[in-house]
Amino acid sequence: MSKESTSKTEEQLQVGGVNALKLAANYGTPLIAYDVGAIKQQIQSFREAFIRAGIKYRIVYASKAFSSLAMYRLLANEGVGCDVVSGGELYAALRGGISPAMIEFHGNNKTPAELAEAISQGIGCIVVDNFYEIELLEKICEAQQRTVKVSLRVAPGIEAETHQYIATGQSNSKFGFDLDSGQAEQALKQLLHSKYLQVIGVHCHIGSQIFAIAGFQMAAAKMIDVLQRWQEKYAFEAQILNLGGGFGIKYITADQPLKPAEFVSAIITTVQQEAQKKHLQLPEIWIEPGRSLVGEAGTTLYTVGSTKTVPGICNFVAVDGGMGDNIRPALYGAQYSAYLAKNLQEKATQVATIVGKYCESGDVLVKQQKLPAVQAGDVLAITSTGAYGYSMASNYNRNGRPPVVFCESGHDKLVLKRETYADMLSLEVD
Ligand SMILES: Cc1ncc(COP(=O)(O)O)c(C=O)c1O
Ligand SMILES: N[C@@H](CCCC[NH3+])C(=O)O
Repeated sequence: MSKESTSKTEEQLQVGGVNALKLAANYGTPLIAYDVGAIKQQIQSFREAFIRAGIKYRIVYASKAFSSLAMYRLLANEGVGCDVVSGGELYAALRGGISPAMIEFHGNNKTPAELAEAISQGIGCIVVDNFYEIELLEKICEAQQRTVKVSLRVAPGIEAETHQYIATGQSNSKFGFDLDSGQAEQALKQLLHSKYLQVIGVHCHIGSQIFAIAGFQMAAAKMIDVLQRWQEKYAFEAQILNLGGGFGIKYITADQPLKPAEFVSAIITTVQQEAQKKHLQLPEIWIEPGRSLVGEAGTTLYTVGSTKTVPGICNFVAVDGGMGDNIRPALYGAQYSAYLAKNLQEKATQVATIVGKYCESGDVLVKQQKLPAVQAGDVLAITSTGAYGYSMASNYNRNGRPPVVFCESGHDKLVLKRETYADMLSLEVD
């Protein structure tokens, strides 16, 4: 359990200083509660690492981890930018008050309409992913008679130690221009000749939920090397080196991730040393954390319903949510920890598998965890659900998506309403 986002000092679970039982009673369950102070603390800790190193930087939050108007407003107030990967995220980010100049647009198949909208809104940077997109951008800019800043997404040929579905740095990734085969260089040449596309830098992102620092350092060293070569060969002076996100967080006790500042400090050291060796003027360093800003800050509260014991085999505890609000266990075999909100000190008396209410046997939130005796009506909390939970939620089985509350200094505020039956029918054509 994250110390920052939930408090264990009290007997009953607190989120951002608000009692979890009170939240469950006021808003119903399932409910996702964020500790806003914990998000701000993570941002600050990234910031301090850069400030200590004395280099120019930008923190760009990866919206896909959790996006809501309240979240974008928080980022805007903190002076943090964001990356978007769809027209929908772009629309929400702008509505949430993020200045267009602070937005980056990612994706391996951005549509012409999405790109046209981004350009007309004066987006800060488009991270160009493939040759088709270069052509599209040229046409759109010509039609709008505007120029746009772009950076070049490179697949640096690095296999990150993570689940294969969320590794993105290897040469056979669907994202970005492969570095080792020379495709990235070919793309750069094209961009340098463009009338409308102003290439401001390069980008790489090797994957997500990564604990090992070595992959980040290898990627950083490779990027510095390529910048130095491209500077010599093409007089290309990158203003920005974007090293992506991917910093792993703690879901279960066995997870021992570095702190954000430790990740960033180690990467910065590599970047500085490599740049010095190669006599390269260090560009501004951008990072794109998603999970590490919001993951541990989020806790999902559920109410226990049925329980089932198969003698000698297993104990099931069923809750009122499941794979609709958290697809990660089913999709990646992701592990989480559950707590009995009314008494964190109560002794475990059983090993239970916490399942959801969806019509799928794979709808398992936590497998085989020690748990106190629970009964119908108890509130169970699953921690570290702040990233890729709500943002990947569905209304499968016509269960509505849960509401989201922001909690800070003992106060709670509803930021996303529960999806109602009527909401779920709102797109139907009768
Ligand atoms: C391009 C890009 N940047 C940033 C992120 C954020 O990653 P994370 O949430 O692991 O920090 C992702 C997601 O993996 C991504 O694809
Ligand atoms: N959705 C993934 C991470 C996002 C990957 C985006 N490139 C997860 O829950 O871990």
